[in-house]
Amino acid sequence: MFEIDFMSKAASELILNPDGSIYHCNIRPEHLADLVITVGDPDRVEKVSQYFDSIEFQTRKREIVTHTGSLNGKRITVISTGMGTDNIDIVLSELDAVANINLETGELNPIQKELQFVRLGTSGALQKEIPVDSFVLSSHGLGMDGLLHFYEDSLMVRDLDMEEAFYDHSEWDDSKPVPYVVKGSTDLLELLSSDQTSLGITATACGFYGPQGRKLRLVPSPENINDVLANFEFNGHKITNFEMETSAIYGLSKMLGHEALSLNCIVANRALGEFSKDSYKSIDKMIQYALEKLTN
Ligand SMILES: O=P(O)(O)O[C@H]1O[C@H](CO)[C@@H](O)[C@H]1O
Ligand SMILES: O=c1cc[nH]c(=O)[nH]1
Repeated sequence: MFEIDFMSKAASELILNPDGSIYHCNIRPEHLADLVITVGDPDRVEKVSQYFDSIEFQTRKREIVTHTGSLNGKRITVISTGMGTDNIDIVLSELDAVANINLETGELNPIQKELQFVRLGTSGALQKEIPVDSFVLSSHGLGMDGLLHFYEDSLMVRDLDMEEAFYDHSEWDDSKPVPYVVKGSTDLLELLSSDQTSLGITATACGFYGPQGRKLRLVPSPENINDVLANFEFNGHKITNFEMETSAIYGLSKMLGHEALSLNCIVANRALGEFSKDSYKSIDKMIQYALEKLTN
């Protein structure tokens, strides 16, 4: 892994609340489990923690809701990130700081913790064959959001060969952020895969409408982005679905030495123009599926 240069931090850099908790997430080290489930929707946090045997800690600030508890003897933190990779930058950076920096001195802890991040999200499928209400695991995140380019180590975690192939295939417009690709955790992938999941590259967009090819009043550019993504293939990998967080979770986790994997419930099929008739029921099935795999 890479050397991360953590010096003592200025009060404007590592920001703490009066109770010693970290600025946005509102948590102290004793509140964070090594297994972290991230969800976009703050209301989804209790949909996950309702299945815990016990809940030891709860907090909320803005859209970031956190519950920590245990299930089948396994300690888990579930946290909402809100929508988009800008929020992922905040949540992942702060959780890593809580795990690996002494918040009182600002110095790196002598032993670095490796966290496991599992995103339980919702997503739109690009191919007709991926039905609504099914579950897709993300082998890779393809970021069209630009976040990773603001970190010096990003080149070391990116799949540059796949990026180049996608850049050429898409005839990428250079006025947009350069797409980046990061692979997810193979260990978590093995743990969460079954005949109930399919696998694909997940495209992470910087918006829900234009960046995902949706047209209400404004025309997206390029107008055919969904076809461009759906038709890409590299070493047997296809881009299967759209959402708004995975690429940044994968990139930041890998640079910081953590494991990460996304499991998404398909609520929309963009090729067929369909939306799930009961997405909450399918999301609940995904939550129960993931908790069973992660704690048994
Ligand atoms: O359901 P969540 O986890 O929020 O995920 C998806 O849903 C939101 C858009 O509706 C975006 O955050 C997207 O990534
Ligand atoms: O189409 C979809 C569905 C859920 N979330 C997204 O970002 N896109």
